[in-house]
Amino acid sequence: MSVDEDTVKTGSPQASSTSALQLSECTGGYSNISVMVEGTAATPDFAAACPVSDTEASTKHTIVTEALSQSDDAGQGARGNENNINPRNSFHHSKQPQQTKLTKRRNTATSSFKHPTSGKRRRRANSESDSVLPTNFLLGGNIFDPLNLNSLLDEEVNRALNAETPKSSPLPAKSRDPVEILIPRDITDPLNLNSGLADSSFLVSPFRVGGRKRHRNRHHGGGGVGGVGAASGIATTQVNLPESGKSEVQTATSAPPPGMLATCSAPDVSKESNSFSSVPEDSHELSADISASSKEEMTSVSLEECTSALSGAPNQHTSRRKRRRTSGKMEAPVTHSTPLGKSGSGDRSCGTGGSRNTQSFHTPRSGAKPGPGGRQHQQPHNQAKEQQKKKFQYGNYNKYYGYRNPGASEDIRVRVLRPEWFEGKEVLDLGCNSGHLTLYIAKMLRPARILGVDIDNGLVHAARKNIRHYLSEMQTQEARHATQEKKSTKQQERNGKESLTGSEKKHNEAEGREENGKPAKGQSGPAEAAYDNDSCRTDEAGTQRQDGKTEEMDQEDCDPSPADHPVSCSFPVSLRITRGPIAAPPLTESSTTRPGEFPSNVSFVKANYVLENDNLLLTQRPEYDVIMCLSVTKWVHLNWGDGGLKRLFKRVYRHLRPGGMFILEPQPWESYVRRKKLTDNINKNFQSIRLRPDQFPSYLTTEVGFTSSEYLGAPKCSIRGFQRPMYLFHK
Ligand SMILES: C[S@@+](CC[C@H](N)C(=O)[O-])C[C@H]1O[C@@H](n2cnc3c(N)ncnc32)[C@H](O)[C@@H]1O
Repeated sequence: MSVDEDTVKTGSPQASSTSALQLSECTGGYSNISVMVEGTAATPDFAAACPVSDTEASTKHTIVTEALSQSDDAGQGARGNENNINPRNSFHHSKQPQQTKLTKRRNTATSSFKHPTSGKRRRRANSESDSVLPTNFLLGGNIFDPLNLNSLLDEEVNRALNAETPKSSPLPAKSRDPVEILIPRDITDPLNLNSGLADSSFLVSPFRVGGRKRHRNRHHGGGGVGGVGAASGIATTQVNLPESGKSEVQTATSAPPPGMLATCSAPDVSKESNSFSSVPEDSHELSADISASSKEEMTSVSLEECTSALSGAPNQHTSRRKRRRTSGKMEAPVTHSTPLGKSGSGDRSCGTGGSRNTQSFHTPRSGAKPGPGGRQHQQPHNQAKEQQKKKFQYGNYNKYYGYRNPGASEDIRVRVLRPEWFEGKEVLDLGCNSGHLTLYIAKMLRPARILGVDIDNGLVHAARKNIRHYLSEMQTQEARHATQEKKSTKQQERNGKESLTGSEKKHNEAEGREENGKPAKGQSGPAEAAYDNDSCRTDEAGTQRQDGKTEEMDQEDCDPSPADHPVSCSFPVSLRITRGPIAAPPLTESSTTRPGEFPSNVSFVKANYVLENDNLLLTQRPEYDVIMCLSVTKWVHLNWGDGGLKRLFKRVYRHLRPGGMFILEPQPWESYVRRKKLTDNINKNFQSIRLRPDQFPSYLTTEVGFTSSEYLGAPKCSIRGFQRPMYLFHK
C-alpha cells in the first residue's frame, strides 16, 4: 500500500463498509496529510503505512476522513502515537459492540488539522518535557476534535449519539483529586519580584495552609501599600474578599487616597465642630452599629418613605456593584442613586422641566453582614428580617434619593428654598443622608459653608464621595448647557447671516471677526482659548465635513468644558450624560482652596444630633444661620420619643444665630404608624408620643422660642408619600 501524495485511499478487500479507522492518528506528525479511507482497513498492513507517510510529511495534503472515532480510542491512539503510531488500538475498539452505532458517526469535516506533535516529533523524542496529551474524551471526542464538534455537523448522527444522555455523554467522574490552586501570598507582587528571593513559598496552596480562613474582625486592606508583606514580603493570604461592606468602607475611610475628597472635605466629627463632640459615646456606638448594618445587602428595600406610592418604583437602584477595592484605590462610582439635578423629560418626576441628570453617585455599599456562621443565608429567616428592620430604624435608607426622585428627577423641594436664605450663609443640614440635597445647596445656592450631619456612617461616607461626583456632574451639565446655547446661537446667526450685507461683512473682517461674530482664526477669545486647542474642534462651526456631518454634531459629542475646567474630548459628553462620568475627577487644588465656593464649602460628618440629656443643651453655642431638618423628625421621634425630639428642637434653636432660620419638613403622623413595630424601642416610643407632627409649629413658637413660622407649602411630588408640608421658623 502506498500513500498517495494528495489522497490516500486505503481499501481492503475484506472490508467494504465505512471504516472504523481513526486514520488521523496515523497522520501523526503530518499536519496536513489527508487520508481518504474507504473500508475498515483493519489490517495490520496499515500500520506499516503510517511510517511510510511519516517520511512524506513535508507534503501538504487534504484530509477527507471518512473514518469513525471513538473518543477514548482516539485519545489513546493519539497518546500511543506520540512516539509510536499504532493504529491497532483503533482497530481493536472498532470491533466493540458499540460499533454499529458509532459507525454512523462520521467525521464529516474536511479537516486540515495539525497534530499536536506535528513537526516537532523528532526533535522532542529525546526531550523530557514532552507534554502529556489527554487521553480521556467525553462526548465521543478525540484528540483532534476534543469536543467532538464535528459530530454536530451531521444532525442525524448528532441525534443518534445523544439519544441517551448522559450515557452518550457521561458525566465526569466525581472522585477526582481536587485541583490545587496556588495563591500568591502577596497579591500585589504575585511573582514575588520585590523580595529578590528565589523562594517558592511565595505561593501558597489553600490545601496546605488549611484552607481559607475568615477573620471576622480583620480589615481587608490586603493590597494596601505597606500592609502586605511589609515585614517579610509574605502576606497572610489576603485573597479573601471582604466579608462585608463594613470593613471595606472603613478601610477606604481610614486611608483615603491623597487628593481625594474623603481627605479634603471630610473632617472628623471631633475636628469639624465642637457642637458635635458633645454627642455621647454610646450614641456613636449605636450609630456605628447601625451604619455597619446599613451597608448590608438590601435586596428588598422597604422604603418607608414611599411605601404607598412606590409599589411600582423603578428598581433601577438595586444594581449592586460587587467590585471590591483595596484601600487607596480610586473607585468607580456606584451608579444608581439620584442626584438633585433638574428633571428629565419623560421621567416620572417631581418636577416639570429642566435637564436630565444622570450622575453617578455613591450610595453606601451594601454587603451581607455575616451572622455567626459568617454567611447571611445561614441566618434564620426571622433574624435576618429583624436585622433588616433594625438596619433602617433611623430612616437611614441607602437608596433614599433614588426613591424620592425617581428617574434622576429634580428634588422638588429645592423650589421652595430661596437662594437669599443660603448665599454666603452658614448652613447645617440635619439628617443629610447621602448628601444630595446638601450638595445641591452647596453648589447652587452658594452658602459660605454647609455641613451635612447624619447618624449613619455609611451614608456620610457616600455623601463625601458624592462631592466629587457631583462636581463632575455639574461640569457635565454646564458643558451641555454651553453646547446647547452655542447651538442656538449658531442657528440664530445662520438665520441672520442671510440678511448680512456685503458692507457689513467687510466691516466685520476689518474688525477681525468672522461672520458669526467669533474671533477670526488666530484670535481666540478668552473663553475659547482652551477650547480652541481642543482636538474636537476641527473647523469653524457649521461647516460641512467630508463625511457629511456638521460641526455641531462633533461638538455635541465632545465636551466643551469651561475654560477653567479643560476636560479632554476623549470621553464624549454624550456618554458622560448617558452613562455618567468614567470617574469623578479628583479635586484640584484650585477647586478646593477657594473658600466659600463649591466644593470647598461643603462637608459631611457623622453624628447623632439628639443629645443624651437636656443638660447638654446648655453647652450648645450659636453657630449657624440656617438649619435644615427635612424628613428627619419622625425617625428622631420614633427612636427617642417626645423627649428626644423636643431636645432636638431646642438644640436647633440654640445652634442658630439670632435671626437664624429653621427649615422643617416633618413627616405626617400617618407615616409613623407603618413603622411603629420596627423595633421594641420604637414601639414603646410610638405608644407614648403625645406631640403630633401637626403640633410642631405651635410647639416651636410657643415652647422653643422661635418668633415666627411660615408655611412654605407642600411641594408637589409625583410620589405622593413624599409630598410633605415645609415650614420656615425664625429665631
Ligand atoms: C429619611 S432621611 C432624610 C434625608 C434628607 N434630610 C432629605 O430629606 O433628603 C432621614 C435621615 O436622617 C438621619 N437621621 C435619623 N436620625 C438622626 C439623628 N439622630 N441624627 C442625625 N441624623 C439622623 C438618617 O440616617 C437618614 O439619613
